[in-house]
Amino acid sequence: MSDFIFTLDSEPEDEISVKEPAASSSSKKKSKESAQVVEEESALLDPEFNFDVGGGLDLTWDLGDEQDVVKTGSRPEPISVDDIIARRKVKGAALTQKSTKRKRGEDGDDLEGSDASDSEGEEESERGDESASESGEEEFGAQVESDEEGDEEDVDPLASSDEEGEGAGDGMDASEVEAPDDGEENSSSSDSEEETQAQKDRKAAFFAPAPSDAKSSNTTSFTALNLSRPLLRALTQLSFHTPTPIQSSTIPVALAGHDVLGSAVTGSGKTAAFMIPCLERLMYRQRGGAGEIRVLVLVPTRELAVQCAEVGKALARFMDLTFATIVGGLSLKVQEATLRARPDVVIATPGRLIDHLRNTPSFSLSSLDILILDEADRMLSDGFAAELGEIIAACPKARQTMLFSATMSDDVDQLVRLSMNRPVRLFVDPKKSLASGLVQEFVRVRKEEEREAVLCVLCGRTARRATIIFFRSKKLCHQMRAVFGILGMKAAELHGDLSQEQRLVSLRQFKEGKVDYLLATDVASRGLDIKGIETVINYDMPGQIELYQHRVGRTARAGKKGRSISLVGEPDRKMLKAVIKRSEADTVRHRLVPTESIRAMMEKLVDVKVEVVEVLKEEKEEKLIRQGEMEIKKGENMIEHKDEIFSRPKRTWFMTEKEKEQAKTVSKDQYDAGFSSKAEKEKEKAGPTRDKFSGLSRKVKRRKLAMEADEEFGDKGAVNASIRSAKKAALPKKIGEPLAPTKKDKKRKDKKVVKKDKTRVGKVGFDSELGQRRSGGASREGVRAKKTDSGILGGKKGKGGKGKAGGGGKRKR
Ligand SMILES: Nc1ncnc2c1ncn2[C@@H]1O[C@H](COP(=O)(O)OP(=O)(O)OP(=O)(O)O)[C@@H](O)[C@H]1O
Repeated sequence: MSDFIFTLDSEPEDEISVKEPAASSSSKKKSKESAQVVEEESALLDPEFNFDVGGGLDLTWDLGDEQDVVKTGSRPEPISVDDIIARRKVKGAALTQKSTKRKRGEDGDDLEGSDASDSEGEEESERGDESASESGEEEFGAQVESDEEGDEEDVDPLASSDEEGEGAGDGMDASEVEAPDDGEENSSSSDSEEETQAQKDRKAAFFAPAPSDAKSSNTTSFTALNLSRPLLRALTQLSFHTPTPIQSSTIPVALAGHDVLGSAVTGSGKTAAFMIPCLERLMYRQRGGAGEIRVLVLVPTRELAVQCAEVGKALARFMDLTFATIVGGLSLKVQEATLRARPDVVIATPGRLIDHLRNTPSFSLSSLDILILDEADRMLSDGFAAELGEIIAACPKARQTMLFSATMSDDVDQLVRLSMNRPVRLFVDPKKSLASGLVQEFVRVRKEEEREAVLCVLCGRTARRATIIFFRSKKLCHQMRAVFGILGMKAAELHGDLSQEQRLVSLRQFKEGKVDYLLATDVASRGLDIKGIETVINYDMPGQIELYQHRVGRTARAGKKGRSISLVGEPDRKMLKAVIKRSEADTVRHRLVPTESIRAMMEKLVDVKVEVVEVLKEEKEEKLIRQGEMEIKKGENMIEHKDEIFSRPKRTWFMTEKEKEQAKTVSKDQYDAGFSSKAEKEKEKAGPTRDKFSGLSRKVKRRKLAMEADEEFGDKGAVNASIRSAKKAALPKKIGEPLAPTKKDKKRKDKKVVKKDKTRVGKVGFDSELGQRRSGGASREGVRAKKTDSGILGGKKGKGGKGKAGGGGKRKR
């Protein structure tokens, strides 16, 4: 792994060790250089913007009024893994207690004594049991402690190497870290230069140049952006004093009604950048009469929709605007009622929005003024293509469209289907792909079987709180959640197998610090803005660099510091290289995890895994029971409310369950393809899918089939074989000439010949020339031609022959 970075980490393990990345003169120079190469229209945007770090919006992740309407009917009551673990511990404790008693009884203690000793013993054993029952927690706690202590002691070899590392560190930093050297910079810039002139022209025709006011990044206050008082008040309350570069560039352009394609690093305030101009424009909407839906914000995940709505509501707190969050997993009925009241702003995920477009009478998007796609590159991806197409078709053509993402591409092909009207491209420092406050650490995983242990050691020693851990699959995420539970680490999970209520509860628990870890799949990788996240751990490297940017972008937001730790195994090399290429050298570290700690943890995990299997088994059984109960309840409801249920108008679905399942498989495959695809590997292992007869001639194939049949039927096969050979013998012998054709056949043949010749007439000159050139006179073509020619030239039969004879003759010449 020679391409690994050997920047040794010398930060203490037991405190959050994210220090401000040293703003070395080289990095400053680099960022200045990169500022010079930004696109012309965004050249004046200030990439070095400093946030008012104290400010910001504290999201509650509260469903508010919607909480009681969370759909619970379609899924059984959630089961908590923690409850199962706790229950098993109690059970285990009781069993230990019983066996102790039995043992004592067997030992034949006298009653009194035994009583006394029992009670004592009970207390003791209780204590013992307690410690046994909490052994997971305590042990792990102790392990952490000892790890820490060990750390301090162990530090010696490590620290010395760290020290050495540090000693050499600065020098090493420069020499060993694969910093994007000039060559690479050039190559990456030449990548963009590789754009053909035609592509450049296309872009020039598609995008409008940014108006001059969009370029002024030196807007130091929102007041200078001509916003109305209620908005300014809200901004002040949120402690948003200075607009971020993406905000100061977007707001004037969006207020002027232009379409916008915006991009800036994660955590740079893009939500407010599109929300502020929308709200400002809504201030001047026509009042009175029934309201209209004016703004639609489309986002890829439900959590993001809830978050976006919270930002919108916070900014509009002094305005009389109404919002609706339309996402799956929440009550359809309540959403229908909300939509009937025609809210000003709808924030939705595509699937549920389409459901309402189809099934909620009186809901339409015909009055829409502004359409926004947040995380637009994701929304434009194949997974959402069909849904997006249907939504765009339902929106009026004369609308304003705005697209935002930290990983936005300006690929015109992707954008044309949105029928945007000469959008303005506002990219803040496109060369910078990660937040400046982010330190990226990489841990080498030497053997795959160590991965879990490495994670647990890291969480015990280094990342002890406010940590998001990303996994590539829901199953793995859930399994590790159980491991964390057994080890006594407080964790919540967030992935698609949970109900919407569970997902939001997990987020709230994490945000409120009730749990230290949020174990998540990529459903949490985009857009989520949770204050105070200190560490993001990539249990496995994501398949695409964009996904990496979004994942690690959950920390170091709004000018704050943060750290990412990625576990890198052999297959992740390529991704690691790509990440390093895009990073500034002084933000990259190689973290060492002591081998002894990993080994100890691996031993511990052997027992833990046995317990995990039991816990998951119990969970599954409980799930089945609850599912059964729910089905019974459903059946009862059907009987009781049959008339009402069948009188409801039939809903139409954008996708049937089967289609949904298919789409899910497609996106899963696409997602997996990003990783070193498991499916591909399996396919490779399986080898090419060849029929056992493929490549054989028909004759051989028939013979093989016959032999197989013979084998199968034994003697009967031999009889069949003789029948077959008898039949074959009875066939008329081939004499090289076709049998004398019937009258009908002749007519048909003549017609065919005429037809064939007709098609050739036009090509005659060319064909003959080609034929002559190829054959030099007496050609193969001549041989073939003889048959037809005899029909045509010889004028054996058919009137048409005469007419065509000239053509044929011509060809022969
Ligand atoms: N002008 C501002 N001043 C101070 N803080 C701000 C300002 N604008 C936004 N913020 C804060 O910055 C944080 C990040 O904002 P936001 O979630 O909009 O980022 P983003 O660019 O959309 O990130 P992502 O690409 O991850 O979706 C939020 O906590 C928000 O409250």
